[in-house]
Amino acid sequence: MPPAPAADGFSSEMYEDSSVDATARVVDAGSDGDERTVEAALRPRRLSEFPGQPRVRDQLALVLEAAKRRGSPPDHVLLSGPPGLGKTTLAMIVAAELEKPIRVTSGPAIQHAGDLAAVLSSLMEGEVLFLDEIHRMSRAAEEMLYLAMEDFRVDVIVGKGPGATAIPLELPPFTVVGATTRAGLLPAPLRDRFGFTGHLDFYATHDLVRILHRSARLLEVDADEAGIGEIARRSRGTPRIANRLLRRVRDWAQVHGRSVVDQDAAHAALALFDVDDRGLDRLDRAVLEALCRRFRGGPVGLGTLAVAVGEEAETVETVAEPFLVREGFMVRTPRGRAATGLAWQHLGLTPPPGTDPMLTPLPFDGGEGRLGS
Ligand SMILES: Nc1ncnc2c1ncn2[C@@H]1O[C@H](COP(=O)(O)OP(=O)(O)OP(=O)(O)O)[C@@H](O)[C@H]1O
Repeated sequence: MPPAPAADGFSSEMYEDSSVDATARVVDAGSDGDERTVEAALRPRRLSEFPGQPRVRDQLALVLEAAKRRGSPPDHVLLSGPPGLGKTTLAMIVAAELEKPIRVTSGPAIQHAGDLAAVLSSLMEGEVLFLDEIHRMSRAAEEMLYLAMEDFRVDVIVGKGPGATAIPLELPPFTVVGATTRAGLLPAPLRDRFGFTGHLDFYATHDLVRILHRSARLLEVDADEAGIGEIARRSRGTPRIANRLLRRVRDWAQVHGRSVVDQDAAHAALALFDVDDRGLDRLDRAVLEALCRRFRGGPVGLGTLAVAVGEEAETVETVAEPFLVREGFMVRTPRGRAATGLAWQHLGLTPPPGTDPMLTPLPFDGGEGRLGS
């Protein structure tokens, strides 16, 4: 197994990906070790191995191919979408396709313009700079980034107060890949510096099936079609969750002396881990329960809802809400979040009389086709 990249987004480091063997196997199938190491080993390494997100994949393939033919770095790339859909994976793939090294850092790690200047001034020509959680950078760093992205230049400030001088420093051309779960928080001038923006959407069940088959092979887990299908349907359209559930079902099968991850094993393990038949987890259900039981279906403000479930508003907004809205359990109204008829139905509750007739149950087609593009 090649050394697993430590680059999962929270420190500034080099990740030479192009030499990584795409068939890398996770040898220790019996234990997860560090979950992030396992996650990294399961990442596809090339666009051609990346299932799902067909539009973003095709658009990115074109942008990268054109840049390679011109022999110059591509436009800066912004990737947005809920957690676990493959933004980091695609950033690594951009570098691998360009056969360039990637430097990984994140918004929270760049609180001062000087932090960013240090990273920028050490970039090599054509290098990919991956900025995860780019919406969490400080304003001063954002301003430095605009200039660097547009003019490949940073102004290094020497001295303090009235005597301070800005010394311009030329940078070699490079490509920023920014990732965000909250594209709406990016100031327009920063958003405009990205020549290509890809929005990642939840995956269709059949794409998750492909991802799970590949992960099972890499983890050396024997899994049948029904077992994989069950896990895929309950993975909230999210590869990270699919891979995690596969590992939990594998654990269950191993402990219960089953040699194959089948539908039985999937049912038992997912029940144990509180993943219901629509893939809703504890937080999703807590949000719906609070909406229906405490706020009579809403609408209720995000902050109030978050307090009711004991979570940060950002967690509710970026982790639970996109899936619940996408699947028709919840709607966002100008007056706050509201439960739909489907939410009441799913919890086995009856909506109070007078509930907005617009919030009637949506048809459910069994999970296939409601997700993904
Ligand atoms: N298209 C895909 N095919 C196969 N596996 C995938 C795919 N997308 C994501 N994964 C798997 O899901 C895990 C999470 O993906 P990744 O870290 O790229 O998501 P992310 O969008 O960057 O999440 P976050 O916003 O939390 O940083 C990866 O380790 C990878 O194993």
